[in-house]
Amino acid sequence: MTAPRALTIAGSDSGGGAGIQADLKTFQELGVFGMSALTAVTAQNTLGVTGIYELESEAVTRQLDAVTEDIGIDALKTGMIGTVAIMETIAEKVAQNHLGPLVVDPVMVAKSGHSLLDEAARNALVDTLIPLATLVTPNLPEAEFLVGERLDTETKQKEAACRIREMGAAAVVIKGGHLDGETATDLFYDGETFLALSAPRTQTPHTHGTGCTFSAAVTAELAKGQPLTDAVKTAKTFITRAISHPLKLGKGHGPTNHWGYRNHSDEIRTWIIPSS
Ligand SMILES: Nc1ncnc2c1ncn2[C@@H]1O[C@H](COP(=O)(O)OP(=O)(O)O)[C@@H](O)[C@H]1O
Ligand SMILES: Cc1ncc(COP(=O)(O)OP(=O)(O)O)c(N)n1
Repeated sequence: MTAPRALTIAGSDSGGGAGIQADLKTFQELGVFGMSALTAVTAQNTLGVTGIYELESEAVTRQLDAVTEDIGIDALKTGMIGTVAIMETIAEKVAQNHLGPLVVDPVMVAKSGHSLLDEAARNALVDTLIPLATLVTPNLPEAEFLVGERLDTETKQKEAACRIREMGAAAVVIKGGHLDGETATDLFYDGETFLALSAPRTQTPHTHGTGCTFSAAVTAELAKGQPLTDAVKTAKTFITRAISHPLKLGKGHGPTNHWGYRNHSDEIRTWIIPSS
């Protein structure tokens, strides 16, 4: 028996809701063998981040070599990458070993408001990892940072999706979790089709790790060989069920429920926005 293999390159969240922990739980739930290359250790819970300890880039190189040389990788994702040195190391290894498909989640700030990478690393994303990405998954503030303007209309979001593709990514999803309204709608663009991934918005404080979980679910489906649009739709269903059946852990912004996908069967509405 064999299994699809997925790698997450990300930071550790001691609270278990985001980062490496969220990614590995998601891989497991979607039937994929999960591997990890740690970039940083965070002391974190549902109330916030109390410490960040970056690893040496050499430690990341060794982890990537260990996994690549022996087990192999069917798909991989990046999450929190705090320093330019680590970002450059990852980009070099991905290019050198032709690793992919690659999902880049350009993690910048935790929902608790703590910055998870320095200013130089934010800027380096555009030169290093985004050009290698099969899919980039910024939330709205991250997309605004990448294009350098407010994205307060659908037209501006579509223009931003085009510009992020022009940075070298094959496709982009601008996630709409930070917007208000009855639905949580994400905008997908692959250079041909705009797809609006829409689901009922759950009124809950327990949304810690939603972005990590979504990008990990896309990665898991890509590891199984699913086409990108199918992978993104499954990921939307996965995260919607994980949010809508909360575990209610901790005193602040609790984690999502990774068992939600297999334990519930809620329908998720998706529709296509015609490209203009
Ligand atoms: N309250 C919510 N109800 C339903 N879906 C949500 C909610 N909050 C976020 N999502 C969805 O979770 C995914 C992650 O989005 P987002 O929270 O914007 O990412 P991040 O964690 O990177 O800030 C997206 O598919 C988004 O639409
Ligand atoms: C270690 C670590 N990595 C990433 C994040 C951010 O995760 P995200 O899914 O964007 O969720 P929120 O933090 O925004 O709830 C993190 N917090 N820690």
